[in-house]
Amino acid sequence: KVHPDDVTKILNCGLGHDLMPEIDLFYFSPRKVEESECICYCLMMFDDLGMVQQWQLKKDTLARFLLFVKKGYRDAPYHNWYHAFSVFHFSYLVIKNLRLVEKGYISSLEALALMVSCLCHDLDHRGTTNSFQMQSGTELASLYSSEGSVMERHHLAQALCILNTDGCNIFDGLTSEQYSRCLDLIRDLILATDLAHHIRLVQDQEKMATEGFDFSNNQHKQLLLFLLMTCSDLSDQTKDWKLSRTTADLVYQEFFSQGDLEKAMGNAPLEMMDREKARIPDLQIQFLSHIVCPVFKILAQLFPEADCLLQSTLKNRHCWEQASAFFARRWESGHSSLDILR
Ligand SMILES: COc1ccc(Cl)c(-c2nnc3c(C)nc4ccc(C(=O)NCC(C)C)cc4n23)c1
Ligand SMILES: [Mg+2]
Ligand SMILES: [Zn+2]
Repeated sequence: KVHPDDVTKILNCGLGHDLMPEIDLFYFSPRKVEESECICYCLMMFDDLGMVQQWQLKKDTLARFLLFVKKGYRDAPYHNWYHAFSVFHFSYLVIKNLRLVEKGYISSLEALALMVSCLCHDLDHRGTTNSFQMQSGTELASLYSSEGSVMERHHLAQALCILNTDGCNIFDGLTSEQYSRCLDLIRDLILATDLAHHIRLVQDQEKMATEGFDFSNNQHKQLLLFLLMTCSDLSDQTKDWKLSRTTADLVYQEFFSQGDLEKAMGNAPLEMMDREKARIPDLQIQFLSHIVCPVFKILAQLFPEADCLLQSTLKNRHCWEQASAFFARRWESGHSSLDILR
């Protein structure tokens, strides 16, 4: 599936190529990077954080691994390679800008596992939810439904499969102890991207932020790693309004397609999946209020330099409130299309 000359092409762009200016700033949108250059940027971000050197990552192995990961994503409207690349880029941003390793919040092995987990966290996503897998009895549900987090277990399985592919084991420079620690981390971090898992933990994360991070408390260190995964997964909401709105559009394309499927199967979809009933601005105000802003509030409490991220999510919520008020007026007068947001 990946040809040797694909690998050499990547290596020619190599690490010497300097990063796009501003790629290490919070407001940079990774979706601006040309698709053909993404993998090269992944290589450079690993190198920029000193990981290639520290973990003896072989460039051709890393290039081959990245090509397999990129090919491992389907072209779903939202859950595609660009989502994975964006989530990866955000993990690079927080590691670099919050100086997480230098300040001792996470180890350099945890930083490596975090970035690799972000890249792999939605591998082979079909644009449908865990509950859709269970309700329609997909093959993934039959494989994983007994343990829950059906999609996340599949993403993890896909990641391990790539790591076990010839010439793709980027961790072969690690000691066996580091290797097993790294795989345990990747397992926990990918499973932590199930929002249901996050919702179970968020109160503990809030408590950790108000009490203050305890560097000797391993539970705090684990809660922080999970928080960083969720922040990365939601990072489009920390960018400008245009990107945040476009992302919502793509997410609802997936949700509404699932809703259409559920109707065709005779199951009533959730309102947020039903293109006849969903009111996107109101749904986004709820999603930002209940999930996104609280997560970046916790991050900003732990890292004051991350306050700009919280402010962006609050600004995007405000934009949805404006949109909602506008639509309320239009709905009253009988219009109902989103095209004003174009
Ligand atoms: C962090 O993990 C995930 C997993 C899957 C998705 Cl799609 C997202 C995600 N990424 N961007 C969005 C946007 C813009 N809107 C969303 C609206 C609702 C939901 C949702 O899952 N609601 C039900 C739940 C709260 C019980 C997710 C949304 N979302 C994040
Ligand atoms: Mg996911
Ligand atoms: Zn994701």
